[in-house]
Amino acid sequence: MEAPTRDSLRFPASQAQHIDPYIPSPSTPPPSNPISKPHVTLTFATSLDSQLSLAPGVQTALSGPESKAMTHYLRSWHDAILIGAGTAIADNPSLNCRIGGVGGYGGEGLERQPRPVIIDPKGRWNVTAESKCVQLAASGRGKGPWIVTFRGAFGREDKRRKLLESVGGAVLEITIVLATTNSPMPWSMILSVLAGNGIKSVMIEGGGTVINGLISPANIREVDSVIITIAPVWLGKGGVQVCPDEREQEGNKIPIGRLKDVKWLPLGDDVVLCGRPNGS
Ligand SMILES: NC(=O)C1=CN([C@@H]2O[C@H](COP(=O)(O)OP(=O)(O)OC[C@H]3O[C@@H](n4cnc5c(N)ncnc54)[C@H](O)[C@@H]3O)[C@@H](O)[C@H]2O)C=CC1
Ligand SMILES: Nc1nc(O)c(N)c(N[C@@H]2O[C@H](COP(=O)(O)O)[C@@H](O)[C@H]2O)n1
Repeated sequence: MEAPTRDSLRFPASQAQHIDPYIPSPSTPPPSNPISKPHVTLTFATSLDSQLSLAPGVQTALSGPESKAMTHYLRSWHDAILIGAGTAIADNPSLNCRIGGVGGYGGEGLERQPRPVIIDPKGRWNVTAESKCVQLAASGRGKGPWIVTFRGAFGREDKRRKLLESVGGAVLEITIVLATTNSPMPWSMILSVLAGNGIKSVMIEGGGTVINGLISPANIREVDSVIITIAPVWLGKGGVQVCPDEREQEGNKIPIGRLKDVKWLPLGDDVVLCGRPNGS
């Protein structure tokens, strides 16, 4: 095995043991049978005022080095890593795993590299050969991205489709009749498309629209575990906020839900909150 490259990260076993119960890891081998839904880990970094970034379309580094290494440890144990088109456009993310020993970073081939998945129903993400995740796939340091979209958003001859296929990626099309062209894709359907393509676990990173959609009363049951990095910073109004729609019962406002099996893990200046939505 080659030595890890200079940009590879480390996440010590003494810290990993606290995270392992919440993710598909060596202690919980993936199911061997076909499944209808992957294990879903919802994971993101937030400020003290519950924001993901300073403003829409802006990337904001919130995680410190220790919690960033934790995120890459999560990436090493999930089959896929999912974001919305807004994040793909704002961040030009790498979406690979840069933990030492994992494929492309001292490991063999693409072993334990997650599949990047971008939800882009209208084909907004202008993915090119310069996009970081495409470059990483082309150089064997990440898997080719999949775009999940509505049938027809990417034409047969769309050069983005050919580009993705040239680096091992794909356009996965969903055919569904929705109330309006702006209606969200049902999360159950997105997850079943991933399961149908062999994905047994997915970590969902964001951004705001994706997270708020998933933690809404209609979808929270799809989430198996939650791992949130809280950074000791206030960003101020106007950022991308994590705050789902409110929930009412018999005319009274009630909480959306509460986490169970909660663990708080200090990592550097940050604290990482692990839990499972009640009911999952
Ligand atoms: N701090 C953190 O951990 C993270 C921060 N971010 C930040 O979040 C911001 C981006 O957030 P947003 O603008 O809210 O974008 P987003 O990444 O949530 O993408 C929104 C878009 O994704 C698609 N989408 C999402 N859910 C869908 C569904 N159910 N059906 C159909 N399409 C769906 C739609 O095209 C929608 O416009 C950026 O500033 C980024 O830097 C993003 C990820 C993690
Ligand atoms: N864990 C975490 N901490 C932050 O401070 C962040 N801004 C994010 N953002 C997410 O990570 C993606 C960037 O990943 P690469 O380093 O480019 O692989 C970004 O697109 C968000 O999904 N995450």
